Amino acid sequence: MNSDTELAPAVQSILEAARERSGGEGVVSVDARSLPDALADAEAAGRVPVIAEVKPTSPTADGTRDDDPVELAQAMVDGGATALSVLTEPTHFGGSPEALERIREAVDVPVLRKDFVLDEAGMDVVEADLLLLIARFVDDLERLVAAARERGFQPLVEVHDRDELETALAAGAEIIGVNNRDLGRLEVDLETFESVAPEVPDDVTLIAESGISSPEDVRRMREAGADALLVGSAIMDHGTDDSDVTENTRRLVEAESDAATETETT
Ligand SMILES: O=P(O)(O)OC[C@@H](O)[C@@H](O)c1c[nH]c2ccccc12
Repeated sequence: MNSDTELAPAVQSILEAARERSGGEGVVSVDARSLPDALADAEAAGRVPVIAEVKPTSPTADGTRDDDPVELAQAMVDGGATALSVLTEPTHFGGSPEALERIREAVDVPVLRKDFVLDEAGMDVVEADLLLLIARFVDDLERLVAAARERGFQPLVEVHDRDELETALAAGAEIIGVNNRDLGRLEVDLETFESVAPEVPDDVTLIAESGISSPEDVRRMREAGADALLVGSAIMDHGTDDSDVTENTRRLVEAESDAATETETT
């Protein structure tokens, strides 16, 4: 692992909590729903592939949403989400493995487990279709990518710059997310994706993560090469408990349809 010193205090505290959490008992074995298949279905149906994130709160959120996570997840699928991302981190994001388990039972789309998995034991907590591995935070990415696949997970490797992209590719990652949020200052810059995307080989499934809040942002990331978009805050809308999650999802999913573009430009 790289040194923690250049990380924001909130991120250091997240990592400390992750190191203290224990792994599961036994080894998880998953029969995963394919993300590439789900993305292809969305494209065929003329929908922007949006991975909507159930994130009750976060160190940068305006508040906390206490709604039932299963209801939120269903509302996202109703709005056309192609897949879901579910935070299972309990101390800073209000997530839980139980919420993910219940959501995965309730929906048909692929579900990503969003957490700070640092070792193999950390994988054996709950079944999910995809598992996040953050390049910056793990020592032996190649081994963890293989370990995730052995369990049936599709590993999604998160990177923030070109060096991390090289590490991810060398580790055999086939699904890569570029996080627009910098973990040092916790600031978002969509140029991050734009600078890394051209270096990503075509056969990799490429996801733009964080800071996507409008149909315009969606189009900008798609033009830069995103196969899918991972969106949390703009859909959860943490400040308001009764914000319409279905509608928030739909306006991003429809960002490339003619009607959506026309309404905005007129
Ligand atoms: O809420 P946003 O800006 O739409 O971002 C979603 C997602 O990318 C973000 O929650 C995230 C990206 N990488 C992570 C790693 C752990 C926890 C959370 C994240």
